[in-house]
Amino acid sequence: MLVAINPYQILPIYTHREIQLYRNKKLSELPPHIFAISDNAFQRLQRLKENQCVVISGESGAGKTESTKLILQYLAAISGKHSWIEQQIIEANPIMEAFGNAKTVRNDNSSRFGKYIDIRFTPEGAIQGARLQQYLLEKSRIVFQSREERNYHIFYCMLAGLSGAERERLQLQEQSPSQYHYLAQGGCFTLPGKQDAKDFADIRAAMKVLSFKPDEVWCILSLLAAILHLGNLRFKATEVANLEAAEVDDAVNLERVALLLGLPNASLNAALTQRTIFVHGEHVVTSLSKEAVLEGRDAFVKSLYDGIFVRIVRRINDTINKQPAQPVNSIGVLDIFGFENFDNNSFEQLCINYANENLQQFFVGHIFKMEQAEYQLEHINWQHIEFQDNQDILDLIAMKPVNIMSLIDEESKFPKGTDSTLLEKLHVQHGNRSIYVKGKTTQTSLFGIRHYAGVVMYNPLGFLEKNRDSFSTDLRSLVQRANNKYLVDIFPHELPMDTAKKQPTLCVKFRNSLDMLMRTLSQAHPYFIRCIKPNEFKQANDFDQELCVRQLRYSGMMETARIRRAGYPIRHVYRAFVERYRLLLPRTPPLEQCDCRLLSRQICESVLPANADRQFGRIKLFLRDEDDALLEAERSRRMLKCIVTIQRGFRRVLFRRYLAKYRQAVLTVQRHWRGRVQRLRYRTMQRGFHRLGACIAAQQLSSRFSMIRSRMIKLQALSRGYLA
Ligand SMILES: Nc1ncnc2c1ncn2[C@@H]1O[C@H](COP(=O)(O)OP(=O)(O)OP(=O)(O)O)[C@@H](O)[C@H]1O
Repeated sequence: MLVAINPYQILPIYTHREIQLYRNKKLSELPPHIFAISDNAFQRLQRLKENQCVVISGESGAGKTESTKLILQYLAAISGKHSWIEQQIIEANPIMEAFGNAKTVRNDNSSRFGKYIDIRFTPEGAIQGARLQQYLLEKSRIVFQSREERNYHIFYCMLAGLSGAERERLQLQEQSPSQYHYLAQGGCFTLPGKQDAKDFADIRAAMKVLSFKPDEVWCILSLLAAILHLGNLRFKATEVANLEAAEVDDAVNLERVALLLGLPNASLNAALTQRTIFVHGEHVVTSLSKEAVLEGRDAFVKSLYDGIFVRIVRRINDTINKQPAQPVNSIGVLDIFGFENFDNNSFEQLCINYANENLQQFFVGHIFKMEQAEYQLEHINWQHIEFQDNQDILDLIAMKPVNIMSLIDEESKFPKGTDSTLLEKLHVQHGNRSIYVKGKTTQTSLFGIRHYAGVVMYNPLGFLEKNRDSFSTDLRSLVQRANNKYLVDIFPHELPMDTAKKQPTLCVKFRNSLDMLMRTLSQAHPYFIRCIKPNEFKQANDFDQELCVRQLRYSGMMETARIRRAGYPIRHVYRAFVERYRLLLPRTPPLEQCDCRLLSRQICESVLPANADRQFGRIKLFLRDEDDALLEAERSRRMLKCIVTIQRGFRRVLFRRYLAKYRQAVLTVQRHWRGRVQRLRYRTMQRGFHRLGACIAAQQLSSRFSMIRSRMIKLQALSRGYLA
């Protein structure tokens, strides 16, 4: 587990030097660092061939997204192939951030969705592919922003970065975001240090890298432009047969929207202002009030943008999620919204906090429950550590029968269900439970939950509508016939009008995706990164102690520190331990004949200090981090010694072989020389010894040969000496 405090400044600690420094190190060898966690996960993946996951949590602005990027940067660097797929995975990030991040009061680049990115590695350790999963994009932001907040970055980037001709085609004559209702409500248009036009060029380049086709990109831009024009569309309240009604009071924008969505003007007009209901087997058309029309338009826009986002993620996955030829292991990184408690908490906060309860349970389960259960099972000496188990909160929200989510679901489907009937039912069902809080006299319309991180009061207003997660069936069936192919793809299932209610609710969809995530996490070896926000003002060198302690407390860090100090993070099955460390003893019998428990004890006694804290369980040995580091260091030292000895012996053998060959060569040369001398002598004798000159010449030659011969003999002797 790593506690990472956001420095709110660029520190020179993420360079190539640090990547090299933390490569192949043990966790406790160097000061804590996000690269140490990343490297350890990678080492485990390679050594044990098991999946790893890193769960990053913390409040908005605490540094989760930056931490995720640093992990990806490290993994890409050490996998070291600089392959195209690596580039594609990295380039997915600017696209996701453009469509899913926005400026909030807490964070100028706040991720308004959760994400899990699973990076797969080949057995050799190269990145093979990746898969992205997104959770619960904040939809309300598309139609409304609070003061000092912005809509999703992509809108501002698009307006700043499109060419004049492109803006003309999209009918975005106004370049300033202040001219678009959906972008203007927060009163914030530019951000210090952010260059929207440049970012737009980067987003387009990234889309190219991820194989988005030009017409696909154009369809997306057309839909974004249509959203902006829809936001500007004006309606007028009227009356039809003494009933409230509304009509479009803005032919220009209606035409723009119709053109960009590829729909006939008149049909769009009707679908926006009327509703067809199914009564006694007949379709009846009714007019909508202006208020209902605006609500219907916003609901459509929210679903449309969410659909674009989902489709972009799917498109990215089509490119980066290459099916491996053989089973491979992965490292997953979860960057998910932290716990939320605002002045007004709605359905989104309930979902987000439920996700955090799940992660807390995963954490508690891993750190406390499983660990202490194992100590018990192994019969080691252990003083039980108390911890806060949040299982009953999970039960209340979504696990046990008649839980809060199932009540919301039931009420959403019930035709007469309203937010206040929901509140009544919640009170009746759970009112007497200690973790459920009824609003006090000033908050009678609220209900609360005692979460692991504190009490949160929820306002049920709008819960049912948000949970239904749908928009007008008239609009839905109309867009099915649109000319914009991308739009048709976003809403693929043409549901008959009377079955629209059967669409899964948001509760169901969110729970399903969360269940899947928890299953994936539970099959991997986890690491936890707790991001801490140092102050509320995004300031460097400003450490608000109270704020930090609060974050540490509710994330269970105090209990974690206690269990980490008292517990045994390293455990080995005896046989595996002996296999790894037997070389630390001078002589050991073959593994099959060993009493592995006894031998493990002997190894520990010979290497670790006498007072080292270790425990011998039934089948496992339990060690502290520092003792494990000692064992590893000693093992590395012995291995190095062995390698040097082997190398020396090997060199000697090589030298012998070399000398033997050399000797052979000398003998061959000698043999040839001797033959030649004999032949020369013989020929000289043949030509007549009586010729004195010839005789002298022969003698000179002979003495030269003798000299060469004696040198050869000396060489031979030398080589014999070496051999000896
Ligand atoms: N390690 C870091 N080094 C330098 N600055 C950082 C670091 N981590 C975070 N920051 C700064 O803090 C800002 C917020 O961080 P980040 O977006 O990662 O928060 P978050 O926890 O993902 O928030 P949210 O939940 O709102 O998405 C960043 O834009 C950056 O300016």
